[in-house]
Amino acid sequence: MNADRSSQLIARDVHVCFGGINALSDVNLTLQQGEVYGLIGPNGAGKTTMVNVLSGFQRPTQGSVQLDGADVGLRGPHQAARMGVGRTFQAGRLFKELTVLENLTVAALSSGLGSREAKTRAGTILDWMGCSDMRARRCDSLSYGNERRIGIGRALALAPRFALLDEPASGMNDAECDALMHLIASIPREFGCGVLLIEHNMEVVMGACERVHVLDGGKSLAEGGPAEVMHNPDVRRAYLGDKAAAKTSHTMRAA
Ligand SMILES: Nc1ncnc2c1ncn2[C@@H]1O[C@H](COP(=O)(O)OP(=O)(O)OP(=O)(O)O)[C@@H](O)[C@H]1O
Repeated sequence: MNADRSSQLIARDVHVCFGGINALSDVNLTLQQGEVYGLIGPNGAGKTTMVNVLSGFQRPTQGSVQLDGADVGLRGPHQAARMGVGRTFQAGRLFKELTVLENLTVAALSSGLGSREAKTRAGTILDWMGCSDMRARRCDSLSYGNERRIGIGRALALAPRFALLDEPASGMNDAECDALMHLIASIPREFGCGVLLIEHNMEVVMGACERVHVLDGGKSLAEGGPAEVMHNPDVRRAYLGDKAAAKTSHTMRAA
């Protein structure tokens, strides 16, 4: 499938306040269908809150999210999913008692496919991910890394226009991260959707993303190509640090 760039998921002036905490303040971002867009920043910067807003799990205190001009998530995450926004979670949230194939099939069914087509789509995605040998395994038997990979498969089984991936590489070793980076980079080409990637592993971000947005303390700090952002003095000061920027193979969480 060609990487279609016709749709846009746009967050405008998004503000989220939890009690006295400003988790997000006037954040704007535009995600294009067909691109991989990184969202990075220190712990507590507001990244997961932004994904929650984009996917209808969190109503913004102010501001809006629109997909091709239509409001997203006003009626919650199911509406956002129906409109074409799929996501993963930091804590897998798979149906643990179901098999891997069943988890993807359920997602494909919820996108409106019949049971045979849903199972076929689920199998095709698992083949593409190199996870065919896991089809019959119950999800409560998966390693942490495999749980995260299957979470991506489940988000893709919805046939989303935008897939939002929340720290998919966490808990993976270097070889697994490298394989995941290539897999994520190829999602737009294979599935025609846009990808928003939250990730602390800068090697994965640099290798997979066309553009990167940096949050710090709930505010936008920078946006641009990965190399440009990496060399931005404000970003280095707030998040990367000189030492960490020089050693991109280390996760930023560790730095
Ligand atoms: N449901 C909530 N209630 C109160 N405060 C919250 C809630 N969710 C997030 N926060 C606060 O909002 C801020 C942003 O949190 P968020 O989880 O979005 O950051 P993050 O960049 O995703 O961090 P991490 O990299 O650690 O996952 C933090 O100060 C956090 O404590």
